[in-house]
Amino acid sequence: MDLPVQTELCKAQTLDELIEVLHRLFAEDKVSVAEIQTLMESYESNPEEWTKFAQFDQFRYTRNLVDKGNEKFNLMILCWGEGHGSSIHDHTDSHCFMKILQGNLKETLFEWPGKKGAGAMVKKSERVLRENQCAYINDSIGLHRVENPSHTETAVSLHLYSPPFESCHTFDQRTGHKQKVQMTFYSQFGERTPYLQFRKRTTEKPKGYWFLYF
Ligand SMILES: N[C@@H](CS(=O)O)C(=O)O
Ligand SMILES: [Fe+2]
Repeated sequence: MDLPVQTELCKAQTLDELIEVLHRLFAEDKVSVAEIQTLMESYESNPEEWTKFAQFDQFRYTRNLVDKGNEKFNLMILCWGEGHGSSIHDHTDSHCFMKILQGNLKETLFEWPGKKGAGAMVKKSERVLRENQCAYINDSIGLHRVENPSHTETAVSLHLYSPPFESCHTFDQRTGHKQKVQMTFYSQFGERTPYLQFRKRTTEKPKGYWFLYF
């Protein structure tokens, strides 16, 4: 008898199918981190399916909202120009899945800084994530910084955060000092976020620049 294997249940052929299965899994009381990771890894990136969400900025990486996951998760596409990267940051007690859709991204893990004035942050590890790989992080694993190490190729990644969050902390690598920052979307559902709405976030919080750029 041919029994379907577990991984067979967790395959997504297209981005739409991936979103559909994610909705189904997140509708349950319990969600398995391993299952979500396997599912996201199973989707073989097809640019035709996600290019409408992939809007780049000349100077920094962009966050483009794809799906609000019935308020259980946010799914977004991040576009990294050559050499673009994030500051060291946390994930506000959420689960974070990061799948590479195009190019490579370098992820550097850091330990949480100790008490105030503890000095330079401790680097735990680094790795390069390649097309179709899916990484996972949460605050108990540590902090991270993500960079497109290439100076000739762009990179695109698909991020799922559960529960969704709108602010996080960035950390100064030399001092360990943290700062709260608001996060915003460059585009939502393929439409550029209206300028005023986008700007408002950046000017309301002069201290915490609106996102995680160097
Ligand atoms: N967590 C970051 C992206 S990354 O550098 O992991 C964000 O949501 O913008
Ligand atoms: Fe992150």
